[in-house]
Amino acid sequence: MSEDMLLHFSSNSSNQSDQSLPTKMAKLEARMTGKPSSAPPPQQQQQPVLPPQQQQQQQQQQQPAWQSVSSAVTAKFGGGIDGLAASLSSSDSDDDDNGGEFLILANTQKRQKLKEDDDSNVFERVEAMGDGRQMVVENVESKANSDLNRKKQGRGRGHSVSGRGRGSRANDQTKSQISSSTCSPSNGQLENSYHKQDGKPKEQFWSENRSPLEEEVASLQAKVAALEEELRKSHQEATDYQNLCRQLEKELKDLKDHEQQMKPKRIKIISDLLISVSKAERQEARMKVRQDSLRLGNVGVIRAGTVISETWEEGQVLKDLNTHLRHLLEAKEAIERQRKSLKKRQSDKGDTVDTETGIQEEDFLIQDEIYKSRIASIKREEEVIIRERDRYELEKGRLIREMKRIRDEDGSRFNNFQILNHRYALLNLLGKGGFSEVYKAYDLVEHRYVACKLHGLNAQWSEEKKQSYIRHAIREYNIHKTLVHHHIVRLWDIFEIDQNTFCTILEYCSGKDLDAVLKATPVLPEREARIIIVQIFQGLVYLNKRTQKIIHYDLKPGNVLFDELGVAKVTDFGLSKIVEEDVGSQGMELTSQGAGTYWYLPPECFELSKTPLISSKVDVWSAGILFYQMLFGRRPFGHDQTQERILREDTIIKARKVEFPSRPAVSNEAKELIRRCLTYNQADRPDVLAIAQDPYLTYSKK
Ligand SMILES: Nc1ncnc2c1ncn2[C@@H]1O[C@H](COP(=O)(O)OP(=O)(O)OP(=O)(O)O)[C@@H](O)[C@H]1O
Repeated sequence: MSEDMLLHFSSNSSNQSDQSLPTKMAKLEARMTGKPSSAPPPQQQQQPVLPPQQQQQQQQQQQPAWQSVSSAVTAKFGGGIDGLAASLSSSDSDDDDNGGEFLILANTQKRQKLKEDDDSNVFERVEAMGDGRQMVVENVESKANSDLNRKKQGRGRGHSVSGRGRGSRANDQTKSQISSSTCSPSNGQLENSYHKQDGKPKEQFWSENRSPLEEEVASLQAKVAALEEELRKSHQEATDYQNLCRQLEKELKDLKDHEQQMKPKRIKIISDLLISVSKAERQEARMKVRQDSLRLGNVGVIRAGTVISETWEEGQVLKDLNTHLRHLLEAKEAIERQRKSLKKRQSDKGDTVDTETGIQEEDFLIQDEIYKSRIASIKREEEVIIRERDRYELEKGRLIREMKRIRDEDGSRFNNFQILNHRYALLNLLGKGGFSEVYKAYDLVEHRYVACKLHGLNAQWSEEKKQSYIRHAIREYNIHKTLVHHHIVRLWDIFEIDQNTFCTILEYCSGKDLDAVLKATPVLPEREARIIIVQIFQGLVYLNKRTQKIIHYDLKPGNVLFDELGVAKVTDFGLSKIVEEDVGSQGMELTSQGAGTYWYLPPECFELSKTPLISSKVDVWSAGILFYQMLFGRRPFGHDQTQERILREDTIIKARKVEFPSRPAVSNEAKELIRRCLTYNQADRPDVLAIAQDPYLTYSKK
């Protein structure tokens, strides 16, 4: 394009020299830019060379829409017709990086060329055109600016790029129309000038002498038109988007309304399904209990006068086993009797042959050997039967617990599948503690199973006792709710049900608790026991690394639960203590002496002469007892004693040294850990963080 223009200028400049040419050029440029005609000579107009970064920035700002012309103009000369003139000359060069200096130079050369051109008519025409085109360029600039603003607003939308493409295509398409439509000069001066000069019809003149500059201007106008079209389309698009947006908003609202309407229905369907499953489970549980009762036994009623009491009646399997054992015992006793009489006869006869029976000495020996062998065989049989009976006894224990659970469930006022707090669908009873019932439940909001612990205040309690219980439960909740650890049961929620009942929502642990595990299999392999105690210690370490340290104080098998993957979790913070920051190294005062389960509490908790000081070392002792029990099937101190007897006989106060049975075989490392945990003197016993470093617990080699 600029080459054309250069040609145009050159062709019109027949080598005549005219001294006024530079002045005219300056005038022309001044008019086109709207500057005063006393424009400085070309070398003074030289713009400062912008650093490449600034140039690029400028280019980026000016880039869209009228890129082909304006980018060159504005980027290199800051816009205006000065820039246009410069671009005419600069575009001779393909190298955009030459910068303003080179372009100004080129411009100067061109002017030099023009200097030699003496055809003043041409300049008049150009001048006239310049006047007219200045308006067009201004128009282009203002359109381009508005386009630029629009692009800025809609930046990032892909269609701005394609818009540019469309613009240049439109440019090509409209080029042919331009001369007749957009280039039809409104500027009478321009029209007259052409008319006067050539004396030809206007259309002919336009078609024959259409200058490249005019074509350029026409092309720009076409671009402007294309941009305007694009703008119009964008407006249309924006309106369409707004409409679409409104439509989507409405659809969303409808969906939400629908969702709101469907919610109760969905909840109803889910809870109905859960109820059907739970009912089936209840039925199955009761059927199993009935079947097992036949084998293992049942609760019978004994009436003694007016007193009715319950008693356990053995089931058929246990009856048969006992009968079998009795028969074996009888057989054993009969053989023993025979043996005795044989021995007697042997001693009576001395060395002679038994005259009555004719039995020789050797015969006595053989007969005795037969009896001995038979007795040994009966004993072996007895052992098998006893093992079998023990297994059935364990089954019987599980059956009795299940019977109790079913009885508690049947007697519970929450057994009718209520939905608590509008979100917890109560299912089946998991178990009943001292003051609470724990139900499996389904959280209809979070869509997960939870354990609902229903704390019932006894209506017969005094108001003071009720208040104390509530205070206690709130304290437990406040401690427990802040605990978030893999080996601590989560506490999710708490709410009141009625004046005498409130509920805590706990993470549901679908596995058994450790108490149930140990009742089913009293001795665990060391490997299994070890990983359980490791997890318990990890939970305890968490409790002791918090800013507000916590002593659990009630670690026992019933307070260790397992989830469906067998992960052990510590629960029940009902007796736990917050260790105040200012507590001394000896520990804090034990204010609830007498609470807890005595088999698992350390000697300092039984101190009567002064208020005991306790620390996390209480939990270390309890964990040691737990580990011992898992390995040996019994507790090390007072295993067969009742709580009351432990207290009466000072069993734990006397528990100075732990003894290990010879069987089952247990590693020395395990025994050493137990010894450390059960260190009698509290001051010498390691605390939770210290014992947690034991290589046995960290699985590291010593
Ligand atoms: N989060 C839980 N997930 C699954 N089962 C649980 C959960 N919490 C408690 N249970 C079960 O519910 C039953 C009753 O628990 P609860 O804590 O009330 O009894 P407890 O510890 O025997 O009594 P107490 O706390 O009064 O000494 C137990 O069998 C226990 O295993």
